[in-house]
Amino acid sequence: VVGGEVASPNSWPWQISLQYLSGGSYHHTCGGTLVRRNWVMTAAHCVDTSRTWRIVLGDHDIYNHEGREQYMSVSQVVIHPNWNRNNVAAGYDIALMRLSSDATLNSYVKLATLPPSGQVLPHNNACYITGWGRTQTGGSLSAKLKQAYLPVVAHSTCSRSDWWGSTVKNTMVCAGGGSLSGCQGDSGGPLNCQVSGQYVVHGVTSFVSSSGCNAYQKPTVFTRVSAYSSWISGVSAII
Ligand SMILES: C[C@H](NC(=O)[C@H](CCCC[NH3+])NC(=O)C(F)(F)F)C(=O)Nc1ccc(C(F)(F)F)cc1
Repeated sequence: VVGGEVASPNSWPWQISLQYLSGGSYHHTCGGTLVRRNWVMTAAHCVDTSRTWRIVLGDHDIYNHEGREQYMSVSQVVIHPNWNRNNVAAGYDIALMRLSSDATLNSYVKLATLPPSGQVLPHNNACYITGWGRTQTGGSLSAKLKQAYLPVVAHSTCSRSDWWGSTVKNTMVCAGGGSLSGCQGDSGGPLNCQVSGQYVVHGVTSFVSSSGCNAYQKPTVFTRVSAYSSWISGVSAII
């Protein structure tokens, strides 16, 4: 997250850290959202390589054990069938990860609220991006969870030729576009939007400009969760 501020600990209790095992220790690579007690939603581009994963719930400082963390292993990775890693612009940058056991829900770990199918938020709707991603283009990860205010940018604006043009699809949400943005390491995490006084996860952090995280008129682009409601329900059905 470029700009914004360190979040109050556990104030986004559905935010998870997706980590992979390398050289005997785990490393943060992406964010994610707890959507069922045993299902986490993330970006397909985070998990389209075969690795040993762990998911950390209730985290704040990813480099220090603070006692509220739950460390979960992953039993299944379900990537959207239409995801093409060579074409992030096509969309479908969404995946679900089944946890080997149920999360314990408490004040530090809660399920996210997802939007109704098809809901598209209006221009300037208040949203926050959260994550442990780089704090500057080419910078390092943030030790502590950050948040930044990224209002929705309507598709009509975001798809202008001097903005993202045809790279952005209607199955995506644009947000920000000024000096605040997501950045590498925020991928897969939530776009938390205020709807009727409640935070609803409307986006999965997907991409930023390759010329810089907070590039001018290149808002952060998210997979639009409400475009994938039936896929999410179908995969994560209680059955
Ligand atoms: C460096 C930058 N990285 C990203 O945007 C990566 C996802 C990359 C997926 C494709 N390998 N995502 C992020 O950094 C995120 F944290 F913002 F989500 C990037 O590659 N951006 C980018 C690449 C291609 C396209 C386009 F679709 F136009 F081909 C748009 C943006």
